[in-house]
Amino acid sequence: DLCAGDEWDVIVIGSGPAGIVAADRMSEAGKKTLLLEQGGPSYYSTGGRARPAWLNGTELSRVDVPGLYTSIFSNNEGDLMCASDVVNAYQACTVGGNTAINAGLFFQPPASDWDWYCPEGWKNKDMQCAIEKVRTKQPSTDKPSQDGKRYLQSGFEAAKQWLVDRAGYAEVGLNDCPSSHNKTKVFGHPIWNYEGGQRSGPVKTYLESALQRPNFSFQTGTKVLRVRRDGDVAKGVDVQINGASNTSCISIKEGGMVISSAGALLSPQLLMWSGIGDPAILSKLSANGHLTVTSQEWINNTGVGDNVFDNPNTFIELYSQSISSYAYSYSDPPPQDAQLYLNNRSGTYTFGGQTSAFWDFIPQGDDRIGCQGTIGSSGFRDYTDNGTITLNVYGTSGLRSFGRVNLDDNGIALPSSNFYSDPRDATAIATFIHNIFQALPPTLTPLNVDRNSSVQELTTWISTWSPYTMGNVQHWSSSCRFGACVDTNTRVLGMSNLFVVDASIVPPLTTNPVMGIMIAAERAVERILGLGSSLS
Ligand SMILES: Cc1cc2nc3c(=O)[nH]c(=O)nc-3n(C[C@H](O)[C@H](O)[C@H](O)COP(=O)(O)OP(=O)(O)OC[C@H]3O[C@@H](n4cnc5c(N)ncnc54)[C@H](O)[C@@H]3O)c2cc1C
Repeated sequence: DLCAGDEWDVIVIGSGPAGIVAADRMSEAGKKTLLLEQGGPSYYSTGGRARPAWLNGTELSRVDVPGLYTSIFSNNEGDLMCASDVVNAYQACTVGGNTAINAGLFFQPPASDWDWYCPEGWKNKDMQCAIEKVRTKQPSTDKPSQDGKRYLQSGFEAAKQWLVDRAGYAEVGLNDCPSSHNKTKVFGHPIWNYEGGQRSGPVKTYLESALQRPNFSFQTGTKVLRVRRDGDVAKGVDVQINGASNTSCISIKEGGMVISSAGALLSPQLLMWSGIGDPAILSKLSANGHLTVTSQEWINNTGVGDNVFDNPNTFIELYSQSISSYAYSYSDPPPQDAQLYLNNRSGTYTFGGQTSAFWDFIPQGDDRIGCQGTIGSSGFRDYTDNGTITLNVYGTSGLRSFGRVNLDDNGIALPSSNFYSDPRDATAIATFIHNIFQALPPTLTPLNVDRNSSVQELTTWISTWSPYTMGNVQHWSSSCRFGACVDTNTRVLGMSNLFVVDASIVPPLTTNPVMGIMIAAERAVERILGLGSSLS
């Protein structure tokens, strides 16, 4: 029953953005650090070779080319997505986690996200160092094309005329000061964590620096089944390597630690499989034969998996004669666009298709609800004629409808989102849409909803399921919250040396989550290192 092999100071589970940041900083601090990832390669630099033929002969995999973002929804060449026996949601299981397949949108959360929704030690003033570290280490750009031109701007111009000229939004650099601190009525070009016309992100920055260090090791194809523990002390992890049926164990040193960075769905699952969670769920898991620890050894932590959040999404299809739509192709891009990309890292394939983004807050009593709009380059479903673009409207910070990370009979995470279970959420988002519709120019026509709809009609529309409404965007977060599941050092309640550092600990953010998750991971490492030797 003993764990064999190397003894580590820190084992980090999961190479998503949070796990990579945590592992890099832990190794930088001199800790002997092991990063484990269940998936395989993604970017070309990690060994990823899946790609369409037009990339043959280059040092690019499909992951490196930003314009191939939308093709992930129709084509899983390279097995980047998690299999259905891993998680019941659309998530990536590969080096980089979801940052290897996402759109790369990289927006700094406003100061209010920390000040309003985070505990002491995590307020905006406390986050400044962490923010600066991420901004310094992770490049980003609002002008991804290497020829310095902006592409697909007809949709941007139409949106600007609408939102800036008519609705009173300020056109800003969205991560500049002060718009990085306050996302009230701001509009601008999207910002992505791309570099040199290619996808960047933590795999290209933090992971690269970690890999330079002799005290860091990275192992892919290694799935952690459970954290091994003796009471409240984590001792190591049980792993399954490359799908083999036998398991082995990797141990940590006395005084070492385990950090779960498996993401907002899989960190709760992993904790539950380790006998930490709501006793009702653990009983079911045990009855189905998935628990190796007896009920006497369970740790009662009802915050595990509770109050998970995803942004409710609404697609509004908009048409204008002045707009040229653009749909991306995986295997067959227009030849001139492929050439522009291959020869100059320029043109439409240097970005994921978003042409603008904007935010506002809708007041509700003492609180306020963040709302985001992101405009893409083409129509969707029944509305794909030229001239059509899609506006994604998300509800963000301050929303009050949460779900739960449940486990199915196989013990696999099955999240519920419970959109609009608090009716104020739907009212806020409908008000946001109503406000901007008041300023719609006659030249821009919503196709799937009446521009003259009342707030009540919009509320009903967004909260009735259709292919355009009640959508998940897979920005899962908030499933292991401060105070309920972890303490303010991100340590699992009831454990001495087990931490959760990923989207699970982050509250619903005003912005797309990755930049906020990386900032939170930086802050978490500062807090964990601050604990010194008081771990065990
Ligand atoms: C289609 C899509 C588009 C998105 N677009 C954007 C965007 O443009 N901008 C943005 O900010 N956000 C976007 N997101 C969301 C964002 O990518 C995620 O919120 C973020 O990556 C979560 O980070 P994380 O570190 O919590 O974990 P994840 O990125 O989920 O990574 C977790 C990693 O842990 C591994 N893992 C899990 N369990 C185990 C285990 N037991 N053993 C070993 N390894 C394990 C997984 O395989 C995975 O690689 C998008 C998400 C999706 C799905």
